[in-house]
Amino acid sequence: MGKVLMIGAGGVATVAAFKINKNADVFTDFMIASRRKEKCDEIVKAIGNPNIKTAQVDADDVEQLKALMRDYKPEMVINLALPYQDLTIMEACLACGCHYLDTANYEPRDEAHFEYSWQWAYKQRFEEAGLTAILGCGFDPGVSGIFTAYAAKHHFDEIHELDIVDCNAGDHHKAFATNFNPEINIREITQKGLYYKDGQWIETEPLEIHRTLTYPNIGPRESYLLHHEELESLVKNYPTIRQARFWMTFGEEYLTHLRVIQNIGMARIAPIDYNGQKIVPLQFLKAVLPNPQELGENYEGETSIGCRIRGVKNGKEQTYYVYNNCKHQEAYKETGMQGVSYTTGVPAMIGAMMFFKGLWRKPGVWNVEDFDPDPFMKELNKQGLPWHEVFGGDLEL
Ligand SMILES: NC(=O)c1ccc[n+]([C@@H]2O[C@H](COP(=O)([O-])OP(=O)(O)OC[C@H]3O[C@@H](n4cnc5c(N)ncnc54)[C@H](O)[C@@H]3O)[C@@H](O)[C@H]2O)c1
Ligand SMILES: N[C@@H](CCCCN[C@@H](CCC(=O)O)C(=O)O)C(=O)O
Repeated sequence: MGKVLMIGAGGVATVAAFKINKNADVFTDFMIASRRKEKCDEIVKAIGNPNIKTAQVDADDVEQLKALMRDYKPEMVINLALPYQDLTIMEACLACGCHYLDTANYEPRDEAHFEYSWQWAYKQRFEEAGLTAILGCGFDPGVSGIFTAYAAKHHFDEIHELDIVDCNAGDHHKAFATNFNPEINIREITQKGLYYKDGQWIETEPLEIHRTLTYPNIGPRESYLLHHEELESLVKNYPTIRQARFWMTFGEEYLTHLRVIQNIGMARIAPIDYNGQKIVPLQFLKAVLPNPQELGENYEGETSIGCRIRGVKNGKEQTYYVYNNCKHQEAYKETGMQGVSYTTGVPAMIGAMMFFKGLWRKPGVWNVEDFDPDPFMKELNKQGLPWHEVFGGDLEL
């Protein structure tokens, strides 16, 4: 039924590969391609299915991507490489008639800045080609948008306030490590904060606003307001929203390391000259930090990500909290990866499954909330990310 090419062979891609392999009734043919073929072969070995094909590709190079797509002829390309490659992969998909899905919006390498405009600009070309592009189908962005769409469809006539809350209460027993690509992660959390209020975007200093929020099965954790890309599409798609914010938990130890990294210039993304060689300090830092793919074995604890929503239903004020908790050890036992990779890779697979089942298929470039959330929500329960709801509770925000 479905021939899929996945690009990238990191932590998120490894989880998606395990899940694609488990859903072989939907994904009949599967190839993994990345910058290093050996990494793809390692995933195939870990899964133990020699029918999965592998290939080498530099996804910064449109011509190489086109050659691979013309040769393998996938129906859909799942982009689990880095946000830098979104546009080259979309270009190649258009040239080769392939549908497209990713989990993070495009970022230029030389500017730590993310917004959807670059990818939304492809809408007309995908429409004219009769191709579907699904943007931001990880957990956040991804499930956070689907939770919001589900709330809007079933529990609210109008959503007024949306708070996306992302807690990782796990302990990997390292002094400092990021849970996904360190370069992308540190660029994200060291940016200025941004939130939406009464039609305006309000900028804050990085991590300036914080609150103690209580997470189910975890307890209170300090949570910091960050800019996160799904806010941009959600306020556009749900115009009744008056306030939209994103919160992420950080421990004291983590923040101390982050402060030192920034103060000594290691978070810089502009190249410096070192002994006649150009190096980017943040890329060098990535090379010495623990590999997020190797954190799983000793990881304890769990993540909790959800949406806290305030609005009205049938003329009455309503609060609603929908969330998933994911245990790092359970993710590790199933896929060899920790919970942050798991919570991203599983939704990427489900998004592709929605496409191949014909449930999320329409020409153009779409965010996940543009599709029916119901079949996706059902699959979350079946594929390892069960969700829970609280009606009428104290949202703390
Ligand atoms: N939406 C979410 O909830 C969410 C959460 C975490 C991560 N993410 C996104 O998931 C993606 C993957 O994250 P990860 O932790 O697996 O990262 P990773 O660094 O472990 O893996 C990235 C993979 O892409 C490959 N790659 C990089 N540049 C390439 C190129 N030019 N050509 C071919 N392959 C290339 C790398 O070799 C690696 O295999 C990132 O885009 C990240 O932003 C999304
Ligand atoms: N889903 C998140 C994943 C990052 C989790 C961030 N929390 C930090 C906190 C670490 C700590 O306080 O020790 C983390 O890296 O897990 C995303 O979209 O970016």
